[in-house]
Amino acid sequence: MSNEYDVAIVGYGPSGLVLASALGRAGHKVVVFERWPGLYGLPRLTHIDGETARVIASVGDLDHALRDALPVDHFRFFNAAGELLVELDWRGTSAGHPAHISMYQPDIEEAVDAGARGSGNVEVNQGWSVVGLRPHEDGVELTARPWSQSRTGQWSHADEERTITASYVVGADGANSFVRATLGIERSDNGVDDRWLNIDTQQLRPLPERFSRTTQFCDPARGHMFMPIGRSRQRFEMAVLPGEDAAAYEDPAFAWEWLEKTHGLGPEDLKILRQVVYTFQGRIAESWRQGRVLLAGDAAHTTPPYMGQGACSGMRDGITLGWKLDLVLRGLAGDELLDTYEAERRPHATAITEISTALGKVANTHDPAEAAARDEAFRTGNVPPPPPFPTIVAGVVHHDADGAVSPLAGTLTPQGVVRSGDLEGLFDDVVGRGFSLVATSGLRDALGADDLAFLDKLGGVTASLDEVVDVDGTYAAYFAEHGVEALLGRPDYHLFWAGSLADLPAALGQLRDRLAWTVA
Ligand SMILES: O=C(O)CCc1cccc(O)c1
Repeated sequence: MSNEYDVAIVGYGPSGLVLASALGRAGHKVVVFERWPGLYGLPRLTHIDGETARVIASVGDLDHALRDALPVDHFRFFNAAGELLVELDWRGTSAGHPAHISMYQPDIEEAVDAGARGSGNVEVNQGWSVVGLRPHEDGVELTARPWSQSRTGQWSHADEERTITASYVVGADGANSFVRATLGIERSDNGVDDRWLNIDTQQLRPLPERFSRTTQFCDPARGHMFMPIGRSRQRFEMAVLPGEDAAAYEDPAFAWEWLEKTHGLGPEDLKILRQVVYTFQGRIAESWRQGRVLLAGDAAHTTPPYMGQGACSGMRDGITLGWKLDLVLRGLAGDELLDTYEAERRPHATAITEISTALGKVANTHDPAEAAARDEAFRTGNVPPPPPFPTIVAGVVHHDADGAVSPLAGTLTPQGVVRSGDLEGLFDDVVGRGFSLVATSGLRDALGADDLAFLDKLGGVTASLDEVVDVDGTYAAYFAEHGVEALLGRPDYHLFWAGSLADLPAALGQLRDRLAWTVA
């Protein structure tokens, strides 16, 4: 069967957008079906990390994406008496960008959408809902119908129908994924079921400085929080307690009364953009791939929001699937490479969900006695420190002879400012993107003809620090800190390997094996 498209993506939120742009820019023919008639246009997600900014820069115009963004320093959790319980330190930089960024989601979606459409290879069908999915041995058939709103506000399918075929389908169609349901894939559920009212607002005049700090108030009577949404918008949230009717919380009169009473803010300060009750859940799909169909974003994992990783995890799925599908579609890697997607991404997303769930327990303790015990535990330091942020622990990461993931493999690759010829800027902009091999010096002498041919086919970039100037010393510092001479990064900015130049040929050999490389 010859398929009309290389990849069909169902859903055009953060993960579908990144995947569409990555594949379109790599020259693959992509079709997108998205139920809603346009980009979402409102800020569901408000935070990204430096790694995600680096991902966005690879698939769209980062300046547009972050045109109203703001670095954030801390996320602080206070108890009802105003004592600090938890402080997440969000200072510093990561991957060449501020480590934590408060952003306006529509700016990011516009930037990545323009990147996808600008590739000339992505057909975006908005206002089309997928109603049928039939996997075959060589491809997948998808049927979609226009999805529109009547004058009375009812959404429904038109009778018109369109059926297409694609070599692969990715269901990035949200928590209630049609694709996941059609495949019969169940989700684990860690039992979180907390409802919070989100009030997203536009600032009409500058707000007091405290509102620019992401702050959670863990009052058992009713938790609440505020956080900036970039520079000119502001989110307020409050817990909807078990048994309460959510509808009352979605009434604008309620929001104004609460904003006035709690924060002294009124319609002269703010305009309400969105007021909706959300249910936070920790649910992970039990399988992320069934043959030629894969799941990404909320279709694969939903997490409580307390690490601000909703957009980051979804975009991580998109960029990871992007390079893996690219190699498989180009015939350079075997189809089994796609199995490593779940092997890598599922433990990572699960770890984020577990940490977020633990933070959520601090914010969602409604019983006063439990809250008092919680406060005492924090006061006396009787609380384990939060686990470190996850890395990739399986799949396409270098393993030692004993079968364990090698030191540094699966962590983030650094990004510094470099100069090559007249060009100076972040590594990705100056040297390029894709697999990246960076070495102290003498890189060319360390590589044989086979290695060079492999890197060339892989579409990787190389930088030897005797040729490319390490302007801000990022790479020299990294090599010195870790006692290595070279690093090999993946297109999703996770490290495959770091070590000595002498070990580089063997590391490249292992990369070929782990990619299921098909070229002799
Ligand atoms: O951007 C996100 O993923 C959600 C923002 C967020 C962060 C922390 C708590 C919260 O209720 C929302």
